[in-house]
Amino acid sequence: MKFFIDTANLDEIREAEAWGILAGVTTNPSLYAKTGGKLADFENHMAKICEICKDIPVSAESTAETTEEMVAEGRRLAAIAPNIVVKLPICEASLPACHTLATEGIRVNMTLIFSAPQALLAASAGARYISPFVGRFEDCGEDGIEQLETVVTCVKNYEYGYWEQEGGPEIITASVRTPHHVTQAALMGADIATVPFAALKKCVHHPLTDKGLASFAADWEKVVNA
Ligand SMILES: O=C[C@H](O)COP(=O)(O)O
Repeated sequence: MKFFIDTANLDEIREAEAWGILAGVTTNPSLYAKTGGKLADFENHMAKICEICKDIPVSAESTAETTEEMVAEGRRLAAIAPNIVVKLPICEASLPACHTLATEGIRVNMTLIFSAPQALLAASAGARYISPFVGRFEDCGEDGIEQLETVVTCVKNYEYGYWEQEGGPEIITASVRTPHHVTQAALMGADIATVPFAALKKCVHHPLTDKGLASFAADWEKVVNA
């Protein structure tokens, strides 16, 4: 499974990139708002992310509401850098926008996916990536992992004729909150997990690893002082 980072914070992206594990970046309007960024700086900020992550996909989300505006914004975003992926929320307006952008060779990440039919529609419209949300489903008392597994199974049953030559459409496990979400996504063969930096750090650590490190260091101190 590939790790993406779910953030627009440049320091977090730089640090995760330095770990050598990063296969992509996803952002959304809320994550950009968290950086304190202004509307006029949005495209420049996305360009900075693409500068840090030159060879991996960087999702920049459209906030347009009509198909025409989504296509226009999608083209503008895609022109920022070759690795930009246009993120569109699943809705009636975004399906034709996704289809148009896909036929122009522009990659779309269809987001806010909460059901298998939504995912199948996104794939049929030419989405390169499909992002089912796990955590937000669980916030409503639903089984986010079961929903993710249904999406993975349904989407992988078919070919869609757009991105198969580069392994698409790929499923991005989104709204990830815990290392357990990552394990569950990998167990079912989800292609990608996009993980916020705090949760990514939790994936590195384990209490027994930390305990083991402390005891090795203490024992090595004895060797040094012997
Ligand atoms: O945009 C996609 C994010 O993965 C959503 O994550 P969140 O539910 O933690 O805001």
